[in-house]
Amino acid sequence: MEEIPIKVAVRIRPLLSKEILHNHQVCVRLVPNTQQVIIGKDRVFTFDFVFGKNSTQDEVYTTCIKPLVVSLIEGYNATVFAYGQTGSGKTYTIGGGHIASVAEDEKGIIPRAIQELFQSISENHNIDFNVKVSYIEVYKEELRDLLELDTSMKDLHIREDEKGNTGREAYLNSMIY
Ligand SMILES: Nc1ncnc2c1ncn2[C@@H]1O[C@H](COP(=O)(O)OP(=O)(O)OP(=O)(O)O)[C@@H](O)[C@H]1O
Repeated sequence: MEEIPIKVAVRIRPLLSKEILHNHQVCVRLVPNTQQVIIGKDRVFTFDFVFGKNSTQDEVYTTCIKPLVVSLIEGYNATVFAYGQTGSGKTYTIGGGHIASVAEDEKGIIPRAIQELFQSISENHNIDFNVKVSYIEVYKEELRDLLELDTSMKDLHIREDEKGNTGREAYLNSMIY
């Protein structure tokens, strides 16, 4: 069977203190030794990876993301996309908090991937690497450049170039990243 290039991981986060205080109940659980979760009494869903409420940032990174960083260094493209309702743990998992205020083992995907990428670059003296970063918030159909906050939202567009690469185009400087 042909391998599908998209993998879906689901992570269950623990109840927060305020949720415990309000007597919220856990409604989703893992099926031991499978990649399945049960929602409610009997609705079973299967994913490529499942992580329970006690899963660590390291476990998530090592299982799902590290292989992508290795492929990236070999020249492949990779995208990691966090999806879920508000408060479900996207920012926590992806590691979007202020890096200085997060303990080493609490660091999420972004700081771990960047660390690994630059480690690899420093070990590969005979390869030329070119690293570019863009950091864009998409909220209610509007884009905001988080690295250039005074850029007008109206000046930002997502475009595809002739090679099919998607990037942020700023009319201000007409560069495609
Ligand atoms: N795996 C986890 N272990 C412990 N706490 C977690 C975990 N995932 C999320 N949390 C906590 O749950 C709360 C909500 O998480 P987070 O802010 O990451 O959600 P979000 O999906 O980014 O929400 P929003 O879409 O509203 O920005 C935070 O207080 C976060 O620290």
